[in-house]
Amino acid sequence: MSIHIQAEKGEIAPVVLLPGDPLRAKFVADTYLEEVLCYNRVRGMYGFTGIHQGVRVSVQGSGMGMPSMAIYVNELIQSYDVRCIIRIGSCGALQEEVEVHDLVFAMTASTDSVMNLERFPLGFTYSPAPTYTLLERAIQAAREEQLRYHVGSVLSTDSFYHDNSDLWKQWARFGTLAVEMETYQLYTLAAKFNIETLSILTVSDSLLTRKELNSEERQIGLQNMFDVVFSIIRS
Ligand SMILES: Nc1nc(Cl)c2ncn([C@@H]3O[C@H](CO)[C@@H](O)[C@H]3O)c2n1
Repeated sequence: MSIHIQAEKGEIAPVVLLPGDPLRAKFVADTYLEEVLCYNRVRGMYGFTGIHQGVRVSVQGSGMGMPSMAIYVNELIQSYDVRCIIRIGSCGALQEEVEVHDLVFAMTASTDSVMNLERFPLGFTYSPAPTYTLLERAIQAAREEQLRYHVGSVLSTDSFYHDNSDLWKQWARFGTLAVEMETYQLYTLAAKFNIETLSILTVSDSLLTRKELNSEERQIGLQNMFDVVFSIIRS
């Protein structure tokens, strides 16, 4: 047991898929896993372990934002010996060529969060990166399935609502593909504990066109992301 996860040691697989939404974790478990064990219900942040085509994998909600996600990532790694965490999330497009329904594989992340200031003093900007082999396998899967995907940097922000609604334009000017709220800290913690990681994101909205997926479209639109992540799991 850890403070926020009620699982017994051994109930969580070495590979964990991490959506922000715990109901998406339930959807993934119901749809892709067999012999499913629900190992966590604390605070409604469901966690499940099951078998996908012979491979044991877990899927766990992280909540929205880096503080919440960091609680679960720290406990998954330190209390349950998790060795690979793949974020399966959503993001908002910041570039014209990044369209709703597309996939984004985060090659790095920028942030406006102060969480890393206790690790790296002001002026020391840490640039986190995913595990190259996972990124390579995600790109290969997307190419094989002829999916629209983009590889580049994302912005992990602490705020969904900003007073300055044009703030994102500066990040876009420097090539940031999309905005979300977890990747920067996930990659930092994966590097700290030397585990594998990757963020695979579905574009759910665009800050340029203001187009956004409704909740039903989000569910359907996530299929491509699930296809890619389970292709990685099987490989
Ligand atoms: N700031 C922000 N902005 C936009 Cl346009 C987003 N589109 C999806 N997300 C993700 O979805 C949740 C917010 O709806 C967060 O977990 C975040 O990672 C977004 N987060």
